[in-house]
Amino acid sequence: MSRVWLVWGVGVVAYIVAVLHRTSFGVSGLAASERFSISPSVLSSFVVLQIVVYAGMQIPAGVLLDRYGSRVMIAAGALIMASAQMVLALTESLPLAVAARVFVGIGDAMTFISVLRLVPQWFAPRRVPLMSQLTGIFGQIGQILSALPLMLLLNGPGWSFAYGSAASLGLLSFVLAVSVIRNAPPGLEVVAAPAGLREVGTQIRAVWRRHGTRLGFFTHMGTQFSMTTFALLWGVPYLRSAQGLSAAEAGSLLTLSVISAIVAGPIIGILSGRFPMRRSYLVLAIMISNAAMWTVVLALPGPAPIWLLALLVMVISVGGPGSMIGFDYARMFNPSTSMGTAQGMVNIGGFLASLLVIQAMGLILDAMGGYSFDSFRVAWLVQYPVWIVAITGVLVTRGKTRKQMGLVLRPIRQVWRERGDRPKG
Ligand SMILES: N[C@@H](Cc1c[nH]cn1)C(=O)NCC(=O)O
Repeated sequence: MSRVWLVWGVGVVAYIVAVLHRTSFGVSGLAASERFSISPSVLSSFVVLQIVVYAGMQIPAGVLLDRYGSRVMIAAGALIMASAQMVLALTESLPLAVAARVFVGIGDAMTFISVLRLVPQWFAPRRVPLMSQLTGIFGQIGQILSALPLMLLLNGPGWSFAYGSAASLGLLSFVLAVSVIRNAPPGLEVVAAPAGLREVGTQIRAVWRRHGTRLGFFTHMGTQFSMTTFALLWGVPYLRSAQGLSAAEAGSLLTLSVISAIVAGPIIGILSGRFPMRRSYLVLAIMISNAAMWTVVLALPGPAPIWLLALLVMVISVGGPGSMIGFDYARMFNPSTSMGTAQGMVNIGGFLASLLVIQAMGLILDAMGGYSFDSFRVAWLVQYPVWIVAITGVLVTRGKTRKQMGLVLRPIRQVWRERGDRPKG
C-alpha cells in the first residue's frame, strides 16, 4: 500500500475511534441514567458539556494544528480519549464521569480537523474535495461501532467491559498514529511560525473576518446539527420511548443513518466539485429538507410508521456530508498557514447549534415530565430557530463573498435555457 493511503487510512481510523468515543454516551444513555442515577436534563448536560468542550477547543486546536501539524494532534487526542474512556469504564462516581467526558471532548476536538488537514497535504488538489468527503464519511463508522457492538457489549458483559473495550481501541489508535502518520510528504510540510498571544489573536480575527470562513460556519451549523443531536443523545431515547421502537430497531435506524451519509457523501462531493459556484444551493436544499421532514413527523398526533422514521433519518443524515461543504469554503478562502484555525471555526458552527438544541431539549423534557411522546414532540421544535439563523447567515455571507469576488451568477433558469438551446450532437 502506498504511503499516502497508509497515512490517510491511519488518520481515518483515529477519527473512527474518536467518533466511537463521542457517540458512546448517546447509545448508553439509558444505562448511564441508571448507573449514575441521573434525570434527562443531567444526562443531556453530560453530552452538552462534552460538546461545549469540543466546540470551545476548536480554535485552540486549530491554532495548535497550524503550529505543530496533524501527527502530534491526532496522537495526543487518541491518548487523551482512551484514558478518559478507561476512567469512565471503572468509575461509579458522577463527578469523575463528568470529568472523563470533558476529556473525551478535548481529545475529540483535536482529531477531525487534524485528519482533514492531512488531505490537502497528501493528495493532489483535484482529489481534495472527494477525499475530504470520504474522510468525513468513513469516520461515521465509529457511530456504527457505538450503535451495534458497543450496545451489545453494554447489554451483555456490561458497562465496564464496553467502555474498557472502547479505551483499548483508543490506545491502538494512539500507537498507530505515532508510528505511521507524518504531517506531509518529506520536504513539503508547511507550518505556521511561532507566534505570541497577541499575534495569534490577530490571526484568529483575520480568519473570522473572511466572509468565506463565516459562510462555512453557517453552512456547517444548519446542515449537521439535527443529525448530531439525534446521534449524540436524543435519537435513541426518542425512537424507543416516544416512538415505541425496540433497541434493535433504534440501532438499525442509526446504522441506516450512516449508510445514508455514505451514499450521499460522494454525490455531494461530485456535485460540489462540478458546480463549485452553486454549492450553496445544495446547502440550502439540505437545511430546508431537514426542516420539512421534521415538520411531517412532528405534525403526526401519534407515533410515526417506521418507514417514515427511516425516511426522516435518511434525510437528516445527508446533513453530515453536506456540512463538509463548510470546510471546502474554509479551504477556498484561507491560506494554508491558517487552514487549521479556519476549519476549527467552521466546525464550531454545527456543534454549537447541537449543544444548544441538546440542552434546550433536556430542559423541555424535564419540564414536561420525561421521555414521553408529547414532551419529545415539543422538544424537537427548538430546531426551527437554528435553521432560520443558519439560512439567513448563509444568504448574507454568500452575498458578501460573491461581492468580494466580483462574482455575478446567471440565474439557474437562464443556464438551463441556454443548455436546451445548445445544438445537440
Ligand atoms: N459533518 C461531520 C462529518 C461528516 C461527514 N459525513 C458525515 N459526517 C463533521 O463536521 N465532523 C466533525 C467531527 O469532528 O466529526
